[in-house]
Amino acid sequence: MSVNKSNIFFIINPISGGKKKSSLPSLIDQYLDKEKFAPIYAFTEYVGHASELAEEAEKKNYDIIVAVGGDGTINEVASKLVHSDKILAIIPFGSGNGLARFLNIPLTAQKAISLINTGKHQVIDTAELNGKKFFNMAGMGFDAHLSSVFAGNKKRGLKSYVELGFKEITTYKAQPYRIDIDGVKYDNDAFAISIANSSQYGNNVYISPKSSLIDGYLDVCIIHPISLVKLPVLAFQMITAKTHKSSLVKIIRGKHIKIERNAPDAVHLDGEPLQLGESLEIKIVPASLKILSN
Ligand SMILES: Nc1ncnc2c1ncn2[C@@H]1O[C@H](COP(=O)(O)OP(=O)(O)OP(=O)(O)O)[C@@H](O)[C@H]1O
Repeated sequence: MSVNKSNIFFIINPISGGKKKSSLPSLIDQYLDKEKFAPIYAFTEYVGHASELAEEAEKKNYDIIVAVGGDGTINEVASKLVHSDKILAIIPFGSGNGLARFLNIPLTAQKAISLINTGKHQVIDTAELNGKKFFNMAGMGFDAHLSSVFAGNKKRGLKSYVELGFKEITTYKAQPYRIDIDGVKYDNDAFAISIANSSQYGNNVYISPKSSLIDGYLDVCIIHPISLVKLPVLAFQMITAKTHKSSLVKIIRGKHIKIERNAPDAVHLDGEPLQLGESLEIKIVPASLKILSN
């Protein structure tokens, strides 16, 4: 490793977003400022590998660790960098790229690499659900169900995600939840509950338009049970970033959230599905991750 230059480690998910990345090291070679940076690359080979690579890299002499992929890859890498002095950078290559879009990181690899050259970064809040970290969005109900079904789907990418969404939405039933947000109780049937750190799921689909990564709060977005005919209205409100004014969604800000469900079920953390029990506990971890942003 170089002593004069910043050491930078690229962790590349070769399957995220359904896009090939074999030429990425040569693109990085071309656009990264080699006067400032000494790059090293690794391609992930399985689920969880990005997390292992990041854990090793965190202990070494790297200044910046780059997640190349979508929100799932970022989650694996960032989980090992919370409260670290290392800076996380992102080259967005996911299906949705929620966190990268929120941070205004360019979606073209060449421009995202050029942003790394500037070294501009900030310290953002992170969050935990039953002790597992998330950075952009966690959720339960329909969005967790969809992530769970999508994970078993052979095809990646936005098109297959949307196709699957249309198929699943016709049969999904709202669930009852008992919710406690900073000591205030709410009993609600919900189609889905999203816990927002940033404002969007990805693809500029906004569930919580007013969310901030630096306010020390999460936004609990309760999507009320909804009829199929009202779904286009909700979809329009999400695309136009108006859900905070919607009668179809209730958004409550909080730091410590407890949710009880009737049975174990799926949740998602940054779009990656996971089966958990009835009781969920979610906390904000303020100002805990250094991240490169625009
Ligand atoms: N070599 C690999 N083979 C199979 N899966 C992998 C490999 N490397 C990483 N993964 C897994 O790929 C999954 C998807 O990654 P990621 O979320 O970054 O992309 P995406 O789902 O296309 O994008 P987004 O989350 O933005 O919608 C992650 O769960 C990650 O652990």
